[in-house]
Amino acid sequence: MLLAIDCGNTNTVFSIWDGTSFIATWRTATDHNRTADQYYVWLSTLMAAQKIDAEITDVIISTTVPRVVFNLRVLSDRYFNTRPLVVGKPECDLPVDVRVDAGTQVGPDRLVNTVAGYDLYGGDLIVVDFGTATTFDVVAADGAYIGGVIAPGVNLSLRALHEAAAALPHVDITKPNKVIGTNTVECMQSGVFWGYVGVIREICSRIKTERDRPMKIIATGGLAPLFQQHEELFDDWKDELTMHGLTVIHQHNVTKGN
Ligand SMILES: Nc1ncnc2c1ncn2[C@@H]1O[C@H](COP(=O)(O)OP(=O)(O)O)[C@@H](O)[C@H]1O
Ligand SMILES: CC(C)(COP(=O)(O)O)[C@@H](O)C(=O)NCCC(=O)O
Ligand SMILES: [K+]
Repeated sequence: MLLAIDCGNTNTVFSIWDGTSFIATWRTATDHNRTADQYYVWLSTLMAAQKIDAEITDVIISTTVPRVVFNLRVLSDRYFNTRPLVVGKPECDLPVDVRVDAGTQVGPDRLVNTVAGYDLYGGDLIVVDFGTATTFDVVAADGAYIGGVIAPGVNLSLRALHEAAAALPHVDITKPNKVIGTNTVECMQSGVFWGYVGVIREICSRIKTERDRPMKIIATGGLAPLFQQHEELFDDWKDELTMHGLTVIHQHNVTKGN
C-alpha cells in the first residue's frame, strides 16, 4: 500500500491508499524537528488503535517545508524499507508540464494540486488551496502548470492583526451575518471574511480575463466550504485534492518504472 504524505507549513497529513481508496488519514502539526522514530511511533500507534493492518510498500512525499524531507526519508527507508518519491526532486516525474520562469521553484503542493485538478476536471482550471498561504494555481488546457497567485492565508491574516495591534484579540474565522461589526471580534471577522470573498472573486475574474477563456474554479483546504456557503465562488470543492494528486503522481512513476 501507498503512504502519501502532504506536508504544509502548518499541518502534515498522512494517508494510506490501498489502490482504490484512502483507508486512513491522520494529521499532525508540522515540526521539522520531529525524527523518523517519532513519526513511526505516532503512525504505528494510530494504525494499531484503528486496527489498520496495512503493509506500506511505497511512500510519496510533497512538502512546502524543505527541512522535513530528511526525517521523512529516514522514516521511509528505516521503517518501510522503501525509497520515497519526493515531488519536485528530479527522480519524481510529473505527468504535466511546468511552464514558469527559469530557475523558479514552484511549491510542490501546487504541482500536486495541478496534477489532481487536471486528472479530475481536465484543463483550463484555477485551483484555490486554503493553506497557510492561499494559492491559486492556473492549469492550462493541456494540464500544464502555468503560474498563479500567492495570497496571505485566512488564519495568517487574522494572526497578523492580533500580533501587530495591541488591542486586537486572537479570533477564529467564521462567516459574519453582516458586514458592519458592532464589536472588535465581529469587525475583524468581517474584514477578513468579506475581504477574502473579494480576493477570491477578483483574482479568479482577472485570471479568466487574462487567459481569455472559460475556466473552472476548484477549491481545496479546510476553509473552502466556509467560503463556498456564502455563495457560488467555486465550481467544485474537493477535500482530498492534494492526496488524490499524490496517488496520480505515484502511479505515473510506477508506470514509468521510476
Ligand atoms: N476545517 C477547518 N476549519 C477552520 N480552520 C481550518 C480548517 N482546516 C484547516 N484550518 C486552518 O487553516 C490553516 C491552514 O491549514 P492547512 O490547510 O493544514 O495548511 P497547510 O497545508 O499550509 O499546512 C491552519 O491555520 C488551520 O488550522
Ligand atoms: C505558497 C506556499 C507557501 C503554500 O504553502 P502552504 O500554505 O500549503 O504551506 C508554498 O507553495 C511554497 O512555498 N511555494 C514556493 C513558491 C511558489 O510556489 O512559487
Ligand atoms: K497546502
